[in-house]
Amino acid sequence: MSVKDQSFACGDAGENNIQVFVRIRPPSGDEPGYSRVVDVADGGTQLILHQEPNPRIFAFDFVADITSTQDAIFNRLGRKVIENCVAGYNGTIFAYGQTGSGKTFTMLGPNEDADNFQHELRGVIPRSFEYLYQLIEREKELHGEGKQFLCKCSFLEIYNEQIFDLLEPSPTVLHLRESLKTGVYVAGLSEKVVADASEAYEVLCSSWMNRKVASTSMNRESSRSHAVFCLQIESKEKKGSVEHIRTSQLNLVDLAGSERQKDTNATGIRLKEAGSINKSLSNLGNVIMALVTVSRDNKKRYIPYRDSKLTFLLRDSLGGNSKTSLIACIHPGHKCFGETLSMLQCTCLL
Ligand SMILES: Nc1ncnc2c1ncn2[C@@H]1O[C@H](COP(=O)(O)OP(=O)(O)OP(=O)(O)O)[C@@H](O)[C@H]1O
Repeated sequence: MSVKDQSFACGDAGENNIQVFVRIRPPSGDEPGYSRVVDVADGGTQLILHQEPNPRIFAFDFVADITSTQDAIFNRLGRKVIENCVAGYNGTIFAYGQTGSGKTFTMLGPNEDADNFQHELRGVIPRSFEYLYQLIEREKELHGEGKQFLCKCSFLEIYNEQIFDLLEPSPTVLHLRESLKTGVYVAGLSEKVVADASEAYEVLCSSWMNRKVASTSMNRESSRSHAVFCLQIESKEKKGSVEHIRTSQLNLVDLAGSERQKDTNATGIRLKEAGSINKSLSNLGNVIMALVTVSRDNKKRYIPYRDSKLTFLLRDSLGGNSKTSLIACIHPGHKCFGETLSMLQCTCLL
């Protein structure tokens, strides 16, 4: 993405390994006095935020307006990441935004029902599964018995900087470990082998329900945690007598809502949640910004992965040959102006 002459430009890591998108959700239709404060310009690469005396203009890799379809969003956000994963490199897709801005709609779809898998409104995650297994089938057809794939998934949430298993839910806090062989991993996290896209989707849906149940029983809002679904893709290819094994990881992340503390009047446990979310989101921003700088300037730089559980967990999936897509979801209405401005400013630091 080229940096243009307006106030802010976002995204891009030179070779497009990090891409930043914005999606404007439609208003809900029952919002009294609704007035729209954002517009898309320049063929979808600029977002205009209307304010007095002058509008502010932000540039992104792509801005999807309210009429954008789920299919179009996946094509922009997901295709390259999935193709890269099948080629043996890691990939991560994040959805970011305030509560109700459309993160879950974008990632999962309008509901977390397993029947949604074939629904035209299904989101980035089911579409990623479909495309991934489609590419795997294509590879298998090309190489016959000579190439085999094994996919395993895990699903966890990070709440107040504590990691919980969502596949086999329990109140036990899990810990991050590091090994020379496998890099960063979560000790004791369960995994399931998933043979095809619909199986992966079924696992996701049942675990998503676990997330809701766990949040109710432990008095925490599910939207106040980061949900990280990981698919590990292992391919074995025989070339003569030598077997080549490649492993890559696809991370699909529904980030916790980014509410500004002063807008929520939060106290007690909710204030602690908000502080923890803000810290980890700002750390994610710092990591991505550092990676963009490294890639652009081709210089070594300290990357603060260890400053939060989320970035340390994803350390081996961000940077290098990995592909990362981040989609910032926003509401178009004037009531969300403050939140939208703060989101755009944060995202534009990336
Ligand atoms: N692009 C869209 N088109 C149609 N409806 C949408 C869209 N985006 C969001 N919605 C609807 O808006 C509501 C809130 O969206 P959603 O639950 O995805 O927000 P969220 O950001 O995930 O919120 P939370 O942080 O609370 O989980 C839902 O009813 C969803 O179906």
